[in-house]
Amino acid sequence: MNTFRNEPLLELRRGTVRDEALAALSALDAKLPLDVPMLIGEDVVHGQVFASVDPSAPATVVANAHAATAQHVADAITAAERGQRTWSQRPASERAAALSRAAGILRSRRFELAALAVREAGKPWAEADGDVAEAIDFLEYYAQGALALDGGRPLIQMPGERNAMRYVARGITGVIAPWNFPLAIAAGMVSAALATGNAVILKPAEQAPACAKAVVDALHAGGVPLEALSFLPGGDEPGKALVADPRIHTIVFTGSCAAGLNILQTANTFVPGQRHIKKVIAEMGGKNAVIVDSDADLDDVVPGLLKSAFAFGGQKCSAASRALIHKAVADELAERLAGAISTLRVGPAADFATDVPPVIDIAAQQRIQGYIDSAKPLAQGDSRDDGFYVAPTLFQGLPTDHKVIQEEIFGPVLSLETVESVEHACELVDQSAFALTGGLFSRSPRTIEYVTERTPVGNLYVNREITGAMVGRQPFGGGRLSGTGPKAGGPDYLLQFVEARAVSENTVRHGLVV
Ligand SMILES: NC(=O)c1ccc[n+]([C@@H]2O[C@H](COP(=O)([O-])OP(=O)(O)OC[C@H]3O[C@@H](n4cnc5c(N)ncnc54)[C@H](O)[C@@H]3O)[C@@H](O)[C@H]2O)c1
Ligand SMILES: N[C@@H](CCC=O)C(=O)O
Repeated sequence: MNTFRNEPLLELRRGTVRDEALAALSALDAKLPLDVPMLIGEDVVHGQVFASVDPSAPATVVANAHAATAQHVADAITAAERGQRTWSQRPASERAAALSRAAGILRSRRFELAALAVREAGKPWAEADGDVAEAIDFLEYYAQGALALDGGRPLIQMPGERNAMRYVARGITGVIAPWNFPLAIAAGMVSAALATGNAVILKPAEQAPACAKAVVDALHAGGVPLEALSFLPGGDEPGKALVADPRIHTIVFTGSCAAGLNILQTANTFVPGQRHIKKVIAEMGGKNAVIVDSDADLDDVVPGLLKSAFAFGGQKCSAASRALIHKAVADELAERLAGAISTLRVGPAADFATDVPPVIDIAAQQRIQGYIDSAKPLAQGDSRDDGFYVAPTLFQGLPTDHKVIQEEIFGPVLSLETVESVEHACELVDQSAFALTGGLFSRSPRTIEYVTERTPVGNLYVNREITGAMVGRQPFGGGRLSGTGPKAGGPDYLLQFVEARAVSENTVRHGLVV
């Protein structure tokens, strides 16, 4: 029986909860910088060190991580060959129990891990806590899902014949994670592979290795054997080596479209010695639009759009970056949003009052600023110069082919476009190469049905913000160039990590057929 329930979020408005959060932050600060070595099978391995820094105070080094080379990748895959043999033989119930114990460990370290995400990924408290809660959800949800999958699927039975189908692990799995959900997305991809009996090598994002290491530590402490889960911090060099190795069966990637396409190309290139076709599970970027119809309640639209576009500085693949507004309400909504953007509090992630934190690093800051400088804003919020800050920015009326309209910016930038009708808005959405999330504000059931039919996005949200998919409730992920569509946190996700084997037995004795 499925007993999964989403992990409740912390009540961050309560003084006692805030006190506990700040105490966790002080305790963490006293330990900085953290040391984040590689874990290769049974070995703790050191290498050349690189730093992750606090985006709100870049002089603060959060972690010194040890960078994996191509040789470390090869060593980790050799360890995973052993891990694959033992872990895949463990009963599904044992694997699920290990994941569930790891979830319990994350639960018990709730504040400490949220504090780490505040410092290392620049996530404001509510976002950081959501990241911890989602990591717990993924572990519990996939643990239960793997148990359900273990029974196989019913097949048609005929007299004299017994048919069965069961699922087996695909093989060694390379997980390549992004920095923006450094706990949840790493935990989700790793735990899905482990739950289904695959040995895993995790290559976290270079901006947030300490968060990913905390997930790995919890899984080991929960009972996942060391050789079944290795950990290789570093940039794209170890990532590329992982993808290219012929011994890898599955690559699970979440990140940008460019990196995803490169991974797909490498994985599809046959390497001598390879005895299987590699599978790539890719969740990539978006260019997400919210349609606002003439009958929309603008009192809902304004906070819904602000949250969708500017929470966590727009650094979610699900974030809104286009608003397609019916001409009847375009001027009023533009005026209200232009006023509202100046009320957003831009500040350090650790400040409970912050709406818009800094972006992750100087490269992101410069890239986003490049987009902002390419056109004249309608309105901008505040900025600061003591971190990687970018002023939240609104554009209006840019030509459809402008790069601000077409490309994923992954920052606090929202473009307003006036449309003739909802049909016109749907055409614009359909012209995009991305199809991740989308939104609609409308009070008309017929319009809601029409947009549901016509928009190609993987996750459509109606009369609400378009971020914050919950495990088990909004299976997440898109199509087109947004990804291969496995739907993380959904009932089909684990099928990506297994192969089906069918056995058909003749139950009538030979020679005695009557
Ligand atoms: N669809 C989703 O569920 C989802 C979720 C989170 C983030 N994202 C996307 O991720 C991007 C932001 O994250 P990011 O900046 O960490 O992305 P990124 O593509 O720069 O990096 C992601 C990971 O891939 C590694 N990598 C980069 N190039 C590689 C290559 N050629 N081969 C192997 N590994 C490689 C990086 O080191 C990192 O670990 C945005 O585009 C965002 O939309 C998508
Ligand atoms: N699953 C997250 C987005 C993950 C990408 O950054 C959401 O639904 O907001």
